[in-house]
Amino acid sequence: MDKDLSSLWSEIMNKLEQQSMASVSFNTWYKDMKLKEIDEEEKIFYVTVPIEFMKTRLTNNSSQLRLVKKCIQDVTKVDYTPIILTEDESNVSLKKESNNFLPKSRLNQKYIFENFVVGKSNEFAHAASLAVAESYLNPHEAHSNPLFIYGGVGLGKTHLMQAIGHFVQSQDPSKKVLYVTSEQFTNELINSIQTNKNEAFRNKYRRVDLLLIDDIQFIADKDRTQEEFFHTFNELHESNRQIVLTSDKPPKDIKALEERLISRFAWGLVVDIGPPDLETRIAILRSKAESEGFNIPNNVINFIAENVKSNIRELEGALSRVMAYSKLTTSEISEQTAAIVLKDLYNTKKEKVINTQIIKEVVAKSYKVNIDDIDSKKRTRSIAYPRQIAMYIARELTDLSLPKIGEEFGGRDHSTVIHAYNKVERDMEEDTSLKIKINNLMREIKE
Ligand SMILES: Nc1ncnc2c1ncn2[C@@H]1O[C@H](COP(=O)(O)OP(=O)(O)OP(=O)(O)O)[C@@H](O)[C@H]1O
Repeated sequence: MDKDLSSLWSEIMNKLEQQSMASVSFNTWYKDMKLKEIDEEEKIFYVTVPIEFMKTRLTNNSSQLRLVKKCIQDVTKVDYTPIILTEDESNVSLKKESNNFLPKSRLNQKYIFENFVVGKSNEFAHAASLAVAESYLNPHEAHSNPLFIYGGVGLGKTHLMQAIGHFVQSQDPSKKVLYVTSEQFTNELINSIQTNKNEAFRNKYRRVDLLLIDDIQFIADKDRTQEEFFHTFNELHESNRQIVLTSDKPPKDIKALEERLISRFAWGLVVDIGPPDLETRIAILRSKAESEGFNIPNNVINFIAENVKSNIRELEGALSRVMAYSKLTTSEISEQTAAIVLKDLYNTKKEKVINTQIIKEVVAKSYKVNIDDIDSKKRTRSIAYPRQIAMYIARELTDLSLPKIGEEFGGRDHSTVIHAYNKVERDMEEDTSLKIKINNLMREIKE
């Protein structure tokens, strides 16, 4: 890569790092991306990743791909489309082959009901989606319209929404199914206005049988898009065609969304998806590992599921990293290797339970006093001060209430604990060496 391209790419990567939701997601998904080539004619950024899993994840994840596109756009001020390839694929002539890499359908082939693991957090959303898909195909059955699925990042909203699309399409291929993100909807609308093709835009959206719009919350604040969507919605709804929407929050909580849209979104069925519990996380990991043809020991699956709790995308990311590591290093997958791979990304160390006994031991040893003296009634400074420090640390490092701390330090009153805490805090502000000493004690207690 010439120097200009390489500095351009580092600028884009810096942006990505700043804008990723968490350093975890940057390290997992974006860090290893490299710019291969820019096609100025087609306005394409060819980006490579080391392994197939990463390509599949990035290509199929609309919000991740959107973020890459946005960062490219922020830096270059040009509306390039990123295309993700594995390094092997990128070694063939890109221009000639490029069409093969463009997505043929807007539905991700993996987002089907069969691949969706049902647990407590998503069973209602799953049942509602399946019911909508089935009842929509049956002209005699009433179907909830629209179906509105909401929930936090990476919990399976897009997957369920597209599963409805696949189901309908596979049962009745004559049905026109359209999946778009609300951003694509907005961009197409803007383009159609600029090029005087508003009629074509309307025809496209108002002719579909099943309209799936992802992340509808992004149309809030955009008056023209809301207006256009309102008419599209009405037309489809009146002619009994199905609409499915997803969002990160329920309709009434989407700020700057017009009241008439809020009320329409709630006409049908509003369902939420929550974070998966441990059993569901384990089941999802098993199913993903199986589908990738990996045999992963149960203790490793449990280890990942216990440490990655935030969402399913992160869970998949963690699993992909572990699988990639074992593939690249041809090493066995064990709990130890999983811990090494995930160490920097997740706080995989088990939290130590801190109690007042440990605190007293460490403080007494450091101040060379007898541990029993800490609880005693003795008031000489050489004993009273370490006691106050121990109470300060107890308040900092445990969840115990003030009365409970008093009780554990020789049955003292809670006001004595507050006094000790305030005094030590003040002293630490004035005396840096004391502050360092107490911080070191706390570190020792936590280890
Ligand atoms: N219950 C599940 N079973 C199997 N895979 C799941 C499940 N839920 C989510 N996933 C997977 O987790 C990943 C993230 O899901 P998805 O993209 O649908 O989340 P989302 O809620 O739409 O996130 P965002 O709000 O960021 O768009 C996908 O790869 C999806 O296949």
